[in-house]
Amino acid sequence: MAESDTNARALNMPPPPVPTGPQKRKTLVEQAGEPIKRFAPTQPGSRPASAAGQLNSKGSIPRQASSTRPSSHAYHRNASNATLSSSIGSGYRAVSLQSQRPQSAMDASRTHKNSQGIGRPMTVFGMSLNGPGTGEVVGNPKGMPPISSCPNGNPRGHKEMVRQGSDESHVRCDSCGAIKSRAPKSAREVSLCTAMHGLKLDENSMQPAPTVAQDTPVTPSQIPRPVQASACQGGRTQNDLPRSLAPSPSKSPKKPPQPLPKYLTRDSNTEIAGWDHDSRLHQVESDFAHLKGEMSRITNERSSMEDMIDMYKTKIEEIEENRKKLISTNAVLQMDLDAVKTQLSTSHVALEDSKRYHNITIDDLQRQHRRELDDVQRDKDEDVRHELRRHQEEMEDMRRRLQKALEEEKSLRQDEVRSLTSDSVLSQQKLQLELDKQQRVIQSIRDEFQQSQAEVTRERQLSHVLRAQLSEAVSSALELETSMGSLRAHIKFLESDNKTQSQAFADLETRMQNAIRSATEANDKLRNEETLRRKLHNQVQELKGNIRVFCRVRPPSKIDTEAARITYPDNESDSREVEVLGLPEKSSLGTVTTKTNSFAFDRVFGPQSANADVFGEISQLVQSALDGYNVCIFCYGQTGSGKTFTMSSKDGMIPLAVNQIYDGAKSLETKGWKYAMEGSFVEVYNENLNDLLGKADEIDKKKLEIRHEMQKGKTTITDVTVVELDSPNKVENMLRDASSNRSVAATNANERSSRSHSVFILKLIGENSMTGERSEGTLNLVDLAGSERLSHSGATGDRLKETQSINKSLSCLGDVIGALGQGKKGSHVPYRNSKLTNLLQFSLGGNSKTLMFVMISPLQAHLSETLTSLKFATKVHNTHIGTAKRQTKTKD
Ligand SMILES: Nc1ncnc2c1ncn2[C@@H]1O[C@H](COP(=O)(O)OP(=O)(O)OP(=O)(O)O)[C@@H](O)[C@H]1O
Repeated sequence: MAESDTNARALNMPPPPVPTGPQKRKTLVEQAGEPIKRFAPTQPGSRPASAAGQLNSKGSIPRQASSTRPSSHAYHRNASNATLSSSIGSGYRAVSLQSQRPQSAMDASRTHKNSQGIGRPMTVFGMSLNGPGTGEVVGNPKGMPPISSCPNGNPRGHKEMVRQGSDESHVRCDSCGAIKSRAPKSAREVSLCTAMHGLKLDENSMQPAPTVAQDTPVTPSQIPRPVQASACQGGRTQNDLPRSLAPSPSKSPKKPPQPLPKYLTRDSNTEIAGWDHDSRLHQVESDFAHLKGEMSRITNERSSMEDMIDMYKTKIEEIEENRKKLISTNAVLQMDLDAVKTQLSTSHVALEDSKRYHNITIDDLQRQHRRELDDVQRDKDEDVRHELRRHQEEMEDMRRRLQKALEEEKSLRQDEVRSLTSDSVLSQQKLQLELDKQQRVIQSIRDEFQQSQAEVTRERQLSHVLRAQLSEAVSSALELETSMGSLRAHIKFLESDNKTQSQAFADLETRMQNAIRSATEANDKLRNEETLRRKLHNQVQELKGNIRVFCRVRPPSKIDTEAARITYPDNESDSREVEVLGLPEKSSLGTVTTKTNSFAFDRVFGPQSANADVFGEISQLVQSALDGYNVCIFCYGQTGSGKTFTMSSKDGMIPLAVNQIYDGAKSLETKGWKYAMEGSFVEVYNENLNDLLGKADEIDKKKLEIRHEMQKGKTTITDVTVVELDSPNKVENMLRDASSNRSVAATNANERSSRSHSVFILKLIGENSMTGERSEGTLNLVDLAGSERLSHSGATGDRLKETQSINKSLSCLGDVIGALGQGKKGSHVPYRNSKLTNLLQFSLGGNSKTLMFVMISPLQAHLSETLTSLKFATKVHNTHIGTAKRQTKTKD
């Protein structure tokens, strides 16, 4: 402004136009009176709102202060603003005055001073007050007008300070009405501020104050000249006015003229004309006080601004803090978001996995379903195939059987045809021989004929020679011709005999057919006769009784001592009675009598009888077994009575029975029967069942169980060794093995065989392919344990146990036979009371034929046991068991 004014004066140009209206430039005083609102929050993107910056942008006076004062304050503010702008954000650009204007030397010096810690900012007034050598000189250097402190632009500041009160310490500006403290002239040592309190502004007494300090020597140019009221406002040109009184450039020239103040009177003009140092001093002091107040206000403002800055800093820090918090929150949220995203992706993956798993499961289930369907289909196909195969096999089997039957029939027919053919061939051969013989005869006749012809020829030749002999030769020829005729007739006869032979062949064929027919009829008759035979045989056996008792007395051995007196009353080949002389008995009268015990059985065999004789009687029962009946033959008697000899010796019942069965089976083959034979050998020892054909060391360890099939009437033994008896030799081996096992199991072979029951079981299964009949019979050959009574044996310990079990089983056998003898249908038969009767359930009674051998020892020492055995056998013999049923089946 100073430069522009100077330039304006130098060029005699009017001052630059000043914006009017709302853009009116304000003075410092005006600005000091304004409330602190310069630091109102700026709009985003606006320029930094520094006071100086704002003023400069408007081109107002503060440019002078701001331009001449490199204010540290401004610098701080700019710095603060810069910090703020940098903190708040882009677009808020701090503007420094130094960046706007190059630094002058004076600025530099001031800056230097400020940099040296001088707190008070350099001002225009500071320059004046602190001028070199002047000390208290007040005024404008180089005639610069004083800066008005009046906000209304009064060129002399507050025009007149009216004294108020007695102390006159306060003055009031007649233009703006501001009351200022004013120091009294006489008390200069008192601070101007204190003096200002005594001043009083009075509008009426306001006089134009001198603007020159009292102590300052007044130059003519500095003495204000009296001005007219009009000139004060507009009657005087600017050039006429001293610079100090020149109107403020801030004042608009277009401003309407102000009314003249009252003080423009003659008196006041006189006062103005004189330079009032005191008033001037007061004026300066008041300005100084005003400036000081302004300074303090600015300082306060600065401090408040600094507070605000601090507050803003705090706010910025808070914002920074919030920002950091927000950043951290944002980071946390971002992490949460990432976690959520991760969870989401995990969930998505899990969902995808679950979906995939479900799809896989569905696929698996479908696959499994398909597989099961395939399996079912396959099973179905397999079943169908199996059924087809079974049908095919059945058909094949049937076809085979038919083929076999056909082939058998064919072979039979072929045999018959062959025999017939051989017969016919023989007859043919005979005929051929005869024919050859005849042919030889013919040949000889022919030879004779040829010889005769030769002789005829010779005779003819001779006839030529011998005419005489012609007649003889003719007659001879006739004879020869006659014989030739006869020969020809013979040949013709022979030729006709061939036809006879053919006829004979035909007759033979007819006879052969007749023979075949008659053979077939004979076979049929034979089969019928076989069936009839079986029926009759069974009827005979039934008539003989389904339970029969044979008695056999063994011969005494060399070592045997006294023999019992056993007699056979009938003494015939077919003996049935036996008498045993009992022990002597003493009667009450003292007489000793000996009773003869007579016994009658189905057959009695004396000591001379051999096993073969015995078997001759039982072979009919064996035949019954072959015919399909259950047969039980057991030997009963005391130890050493010959039971084992009768049953298991080389010519005993078992081998003989098997041999007979082989022979019978073979003879029955011609009648269409085919048999399979299975043998097993067990023993009942101490009520346990042992396998005599198994391993010797298992004989007392292997547990055999008896199983009954009540519907079929069959008994089977679990885990028992079964030998297929397809040859007679196998029976011998089997008996040898059984005997060997028995001897291993016993401490003494005789003892063991005496203390256990042995049962040979022979199953006979026959099938007749011609009639379709099927028979299943069982032959049980039982060698019972010794029947001696417990009281007589005197056994103890194991022997006692053995004897008890033997007696029990024999007693049970008697009970069973007794129950069967009662013949009550449906009555209980105690088969299960002992192992032996349980095993022989289907071979004792009802559906079976039973034969008991009662074996008798010939010794007197065994007489008591002999009598007991005979009595038991008599009981059995008196038992009548119901009719046996044959187990035959007809093939479907
Ligand atoms: N009919 C007989 N002819 C010749 N000897 C016989 C006859 N019966 C038995 N013996 C002989 O008598 C003896 C005893 O016979 P065996 O062993 O058969 O009696 P057991 O009743 O079976 O005795 P255990 O009950 O102890 O087995 C044997 O030596 C045997 O050879």
